[in-house]
Amino acid sequence: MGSNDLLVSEEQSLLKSVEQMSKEGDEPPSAYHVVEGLNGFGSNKDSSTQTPIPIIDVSLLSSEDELRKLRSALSSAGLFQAIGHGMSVSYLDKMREVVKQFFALPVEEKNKCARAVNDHEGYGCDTIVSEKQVLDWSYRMYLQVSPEEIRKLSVWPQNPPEFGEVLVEYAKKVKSIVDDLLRSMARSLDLEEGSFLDQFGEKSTLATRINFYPPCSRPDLVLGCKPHTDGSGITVLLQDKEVEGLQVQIDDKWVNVPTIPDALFINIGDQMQIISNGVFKSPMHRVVTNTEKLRMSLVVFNVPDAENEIGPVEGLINETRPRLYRNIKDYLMINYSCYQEGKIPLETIKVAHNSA
Ligand SMILES: O=C(O)CCC(=O)C(=O)O
Ligand SMILES: [Fe+2]
Repeated sequence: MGSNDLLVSEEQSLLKSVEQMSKEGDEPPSAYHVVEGLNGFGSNKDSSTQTPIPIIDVSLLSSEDELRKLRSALSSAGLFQAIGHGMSVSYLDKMREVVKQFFALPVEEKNKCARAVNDHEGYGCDTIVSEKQVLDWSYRMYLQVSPEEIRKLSVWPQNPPEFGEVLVEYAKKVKSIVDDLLRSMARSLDLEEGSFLDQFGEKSTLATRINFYPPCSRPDLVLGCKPHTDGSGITVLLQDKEVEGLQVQIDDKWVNVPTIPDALFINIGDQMQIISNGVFKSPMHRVVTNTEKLRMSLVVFNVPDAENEIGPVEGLINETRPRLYRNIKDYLMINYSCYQEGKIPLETIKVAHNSA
């Protein structure tokens, strides 16, 4: 804990924490002001609530109708709200509650789980990699949950005492939903059931990110989370029960994602876009801030085993749809270095085709 404290104070001397600024009603410093067209990642277009977000009952995916809906949702917007997933509202409420208990602890207590300056895992704000970076108005907890041997237990909360156990159990349930979904996704494209799941592998990882977005005095200038696509295979998001904030880009417009208390919001990540040869889309999304209410979200990323080579499945490569991406390993590493260099990671692994 001693050395973590040192690292925390090093970063905080550069920056007053978002939590502190929010509490004191500070005007966000310019490092938090969004720049149009950041990293080539879209701009601040008007939000629109006109476009409905597809809702899919995942317990019905053995029916052709629901399967068609799934294929259509994932190959257009790349996302949907999942109901019928088997987790009750009271269970989801319990998850939200446990997570909130940790975040409600005093800063000194949370900082016992602080991430090291050059590490992603643990509690804290954005990792600062460049002076030009625009910072997110959030604080969060990032933990690798599975496989068990990759857990960095030194940054796992001891308080509330059940935190770890509850998070692991939740991640397991999410994985079983994702596995079923990956099978259905393959079937929806007339592929062998295991076509996608096999690329994730037995040792696919589950990482969780718990985001807290405190009230912000300038929602017009500051985002809770900058526009990005996920580097995962599949992302499963449990939203705040009341406070909205997530927006997804559909047909070049930002669309609000409503909160549905018993739904999980599921989106395609870049790696699934690669594996599906671009058939399924990894959507751009962001989180807006508000002046009144704190918002939380609990995200589970399911990521193919970094040792597995992943690439477009053969059945989705043909004359009209040539191979879009080359095979790669450890996409998260590529994603991270592109982020530092301001490049779009998917662009860097595209296969060039001569149109001659
Ligand atoms: O908080 C949210 O709703 C989205 C968070 C997110 O996109 C992420 O953590 O990757
Ligand atoms: Fe995301």
